[in-house]
Amino acid sequence: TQHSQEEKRWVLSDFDVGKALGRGKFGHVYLAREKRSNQIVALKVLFKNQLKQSQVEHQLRREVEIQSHLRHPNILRLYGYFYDQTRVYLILEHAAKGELYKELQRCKHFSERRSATYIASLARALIYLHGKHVIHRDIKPENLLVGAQGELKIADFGWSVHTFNRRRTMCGTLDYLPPEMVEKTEHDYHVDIWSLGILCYEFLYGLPPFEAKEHSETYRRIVKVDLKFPSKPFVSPAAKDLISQMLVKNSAHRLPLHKVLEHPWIVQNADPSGVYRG
Ligand SMILES: COCCOc1ccc2cc1OCC(=O)N(C)CCCNCc1c[nH]c3ncnc(c13)N2
Repeated sequence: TQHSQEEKRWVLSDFDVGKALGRGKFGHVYLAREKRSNQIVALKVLFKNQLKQSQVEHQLRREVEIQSHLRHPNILRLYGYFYDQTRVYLILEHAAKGELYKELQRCKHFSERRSATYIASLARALIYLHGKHVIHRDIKPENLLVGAQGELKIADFGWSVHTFNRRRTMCGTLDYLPPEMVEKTEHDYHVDIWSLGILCYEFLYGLPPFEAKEHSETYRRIVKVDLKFPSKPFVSPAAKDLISQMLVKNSAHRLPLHKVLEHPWIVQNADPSGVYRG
């Protein structure tokens, strides 16, 4: 009988592998074409021994399991996976315009319309994820990709709180950690509203709000919510109001995601199509 797409056993020879799209902590990502359908995909190759060393195999399996059931225009699709003797391969949707953080570095900071359009897309993706009881998206710019039409795609698979992105967070940037995670108290889906506020600030100013030379100083600024708005570049009071309602220490008092979508700054600036056309 004809197996459905999901049950297909993929092998590397099903693909023509092209140029490298980038290299992450656990492996490289390549452009590839599935030979039978000519479909263009991204192929992320992870080395088994590296996964073993970092004790992340079971987490990867769980995250791939979650990710393969998600369908949302702003979440990078996982079509399937396979493995051989030494590597695990993830078959992913290709985001033709690549990594958002490179674009942010190039532009220094985004316009209010571009920022609001991206924040609205992410709020909708997070509402979808929370609806599926999936939280703690590590939604910093490094994990965001841009599709062919300029639409945002969350690429990182750190869906649950015990993902390796948490380890990455512990040894990566602390800027996105909310107070309850810095203080190691319980945390829930409100962490994503905090991270969305950090991201909104970074889109508009080009830097995260609590950045500091020393980790200890960043921690202090986060738990104190030491939020300051520079005078340059000019950012509208409405944008500052939204950020101030998301970066609230008490997680229960952070603006709920559906209220983010109704905020005047989003309503007046976000492109309804969710695509920033420049
Ligand atoms: C456990 O792993 C879970 C899957 O994580 C990823 C899936 C897809 C990714 C990147 C992923 O993790 C981050 C990573 O490997 N880098 C930062 C290096 C490559 C950067 N991407 C470049 C890129 C450009 N056009 C793309 N279209 C689709 N996916 C891409 C890219 N990258």
